[in-house]
Amino acid sequence: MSENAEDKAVSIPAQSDGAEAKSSGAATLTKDAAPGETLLKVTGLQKHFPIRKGLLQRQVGAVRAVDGIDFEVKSGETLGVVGESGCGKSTMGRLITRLLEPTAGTIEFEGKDITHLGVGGMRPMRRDVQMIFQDPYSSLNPRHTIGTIIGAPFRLQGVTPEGGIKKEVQRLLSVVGLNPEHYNRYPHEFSGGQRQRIGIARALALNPKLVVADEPVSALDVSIQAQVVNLLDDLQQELGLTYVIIAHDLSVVRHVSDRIAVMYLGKIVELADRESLYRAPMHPYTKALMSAVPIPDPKRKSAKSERILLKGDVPSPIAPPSGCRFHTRCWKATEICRTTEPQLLELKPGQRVACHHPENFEDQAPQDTVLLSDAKEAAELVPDAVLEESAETSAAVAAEVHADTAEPAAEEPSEPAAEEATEAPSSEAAEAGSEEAPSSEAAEEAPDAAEASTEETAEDAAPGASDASDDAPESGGRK
Ligand SMILES: Nc1ncnc2c1ncn2[C@@H]1O[C@H](COP(=O)(O)OP(=O)(O)OP(=O)(O)O)[C@@H](O)[C@H]1O
Repeated sequence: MSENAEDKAVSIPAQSDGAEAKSSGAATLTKDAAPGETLLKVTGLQKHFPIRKGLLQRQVGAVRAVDGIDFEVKSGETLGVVGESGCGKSTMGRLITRLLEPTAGTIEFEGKDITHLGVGGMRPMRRDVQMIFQDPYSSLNPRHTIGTIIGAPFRLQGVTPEGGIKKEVQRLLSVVGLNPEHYNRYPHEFSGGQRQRIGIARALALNPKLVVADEPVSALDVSIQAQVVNLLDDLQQELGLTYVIIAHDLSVVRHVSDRIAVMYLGKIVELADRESLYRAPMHPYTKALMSAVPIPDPKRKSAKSERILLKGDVPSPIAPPSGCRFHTRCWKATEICRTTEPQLLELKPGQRVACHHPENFEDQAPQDTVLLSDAKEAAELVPDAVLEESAETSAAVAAEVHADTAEPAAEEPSEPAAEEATEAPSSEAAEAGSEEAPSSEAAEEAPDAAEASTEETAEDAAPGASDASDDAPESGGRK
């Protein structure tokens, strides 16, 4: 994490608050976690989305998006969560922010069980837990000014900041590096990076303790990614925030995370502090993810055997493979992997892994030596050309993330509209649109969650991907 936060005049004053008084009878959090204490504890967390068919809408199966995960987040730390698309990262993020109702398991925030709190019970807690969404194009309502968007949390919570909402919104704009005079402008007048700053300002409005950022920079150009990551980093240091940052690969989270959880098909397969994970990844899947985004390190560059490209897609979470879920794509898989699910065990201090045949550690099932027939076909070496391209991106982010020379956002280079438009894949826009309006199944199953989502975010969310695609900035440059 960068150390240049001291220069920045970032501070959020205590709020004068009417919300807690109003919500008598609702859960009120009184205990503040000191740095290093457990802020969030998740145990056996599951989310199974029902699959219904026929006129009677009978349940015929379930998408096991999150299928029994345990982890803790300590106050003041950044937990990175990585894994390929579809492995349940976003669902996990929405569960811990209680935008979705869990199927099983518990979520404790500051020692309080919040697993099944309803909308009323969650209201005071919503101040403490905020989410930053992936797509800055569709997560802001194009019909609202940014003043309205960033001020919405105050109105929803009935909070009146000192000096009024407008003054506080303008202060938040300058905190995230935007011009406070742009209070009355609309989202389409801003570039992607600027819009993500608006999303961050909205998330910070109520002075949260935990911020869950779901792929906060993946829709942005690489150079802008580093600026937004730096901003999150500086804000964390100034405001003592705790982050859960979700990403599909390690290129961004590895620079900002204290610990990293690697997810595969609804499970955490490895959870370790950053240093241990990079020095000696233990799960073959972690190793594959790391080699997909090579570290610009000459020692590793020459090690061809480290360059692993997994074949095939993540299997369906409707019917995940037996035993170890990764066994169908693992080059080390043996019979025990097919039949017996490995538990997430702390094999080294601070490093938990769920694998029978871990890397960089003694074999947990040494008697089982015969590879499954698919194992030899499971992965291949990555051609050097692909690696080089990937290393360039990775190096560019690395160079900027740690550069103390991070320019103030007002100097952020222009982002041409055309470039911006191509950076936001339509599927992401569609997802972000549906984010605020979960599928009818999900909404049916978790009315509280759907309502909560609506309450907090839909007001300022674009109705869908089509709106987002209309949002090409009129002028890509900063206003
Ligand atoms: N509302 C829903 N109804 C049914 N299935 C869902 C719903 N939301 C997510 N899923 C499914 O759950 C699985 C996990 O999805 P999730 O979005 O959490 O994964 P992810 O790792 O965040 O992937 P991505 O990076 O693509 O968002 C996927 O198979 C997805 O199709």
